[in-house]
Amino acid sequence: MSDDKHTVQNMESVTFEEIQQIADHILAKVKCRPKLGIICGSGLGKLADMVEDKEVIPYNEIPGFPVSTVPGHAGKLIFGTLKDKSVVLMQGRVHCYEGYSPQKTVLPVRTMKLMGIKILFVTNAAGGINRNYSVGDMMVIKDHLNLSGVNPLVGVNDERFGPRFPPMSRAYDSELRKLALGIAKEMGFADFVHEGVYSMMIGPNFETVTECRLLSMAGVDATGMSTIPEVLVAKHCDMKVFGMSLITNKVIMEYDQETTANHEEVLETGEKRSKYTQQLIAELVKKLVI
Ligand SMILES: O=P(O)(O)O[C@@H]1C[C@H](O)[C@@H](CO)O1
Ligand code: HPA
Repeated sequence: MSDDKHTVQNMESVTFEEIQQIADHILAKVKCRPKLGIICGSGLGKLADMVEDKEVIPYNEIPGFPVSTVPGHAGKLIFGTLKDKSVVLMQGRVHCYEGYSPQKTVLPVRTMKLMGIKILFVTNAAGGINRNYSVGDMMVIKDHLNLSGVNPLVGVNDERFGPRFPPMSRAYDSELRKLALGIAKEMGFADFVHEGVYSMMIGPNFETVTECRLLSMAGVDATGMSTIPEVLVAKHCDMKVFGMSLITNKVIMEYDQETTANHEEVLETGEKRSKYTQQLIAELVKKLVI
């Protein structure tokens, strides 16, 4: 009886062996052997322009790899050198709201782990809940609130990835956060780089006014529709994590407000402000000890 339940619950899960196969397939195609992985959120994929000696694999050429379906997510795996460090960059991610199971959504992160990645940078576009944040600001993530209703760690646990009950109280590495905030100061970005709490709802709709007010009361500074599943599995398999949000819009906090959140504004802000995110990430990579 309980076996049947497990089968149903894990129908869309992906085994360690399947992920190993995907990792081996990718490594057979590239020369680069990075220890740092970077996931680029909505409109943040231009970081790829700074990568040298690129080796590019589109997601749809990797058997079993989930393919991005959302504008602003190119869907390419980019290996190369950033500030003299070997990196693999995901130019675009997939989200649970696209219809992928939580386990499939995080397959790229587990694939990175089996390719030898030790440190993961996650970036995203997010709506500003904190009223002191302006559109175009950046936020170093210090913690998260998972309101998505999904967790890729649900199901049979494979100890080869990590333990059944991983702690999540220090998910976002404190040294990397300090380093990033110090770099922001040095670069003259201090006025628009904050440190705060990110939350995720599953989407794809933008939040209601009441939801945003609740997030504000809960101490959330910025909200989005991604990142948390990736961080959960990255920590589960013992990666160091650094997270950064670009505040692409202010969330709607007033019931009678006529303007609404929209993906076009998210991409437009990405277009205008992602250069600062790129510069900060590049400087952080430069100073990173791997
Ligand atoms: O992939 P991220 O989290 O950067 O994308 C955000 C959340 C939605 O996918 C989209 C909404 O505009 O941007
Ligand atoms: N809400 C959720 N996700 C987002 C937002 C938002 O306001 N902006 C960018 N991604």
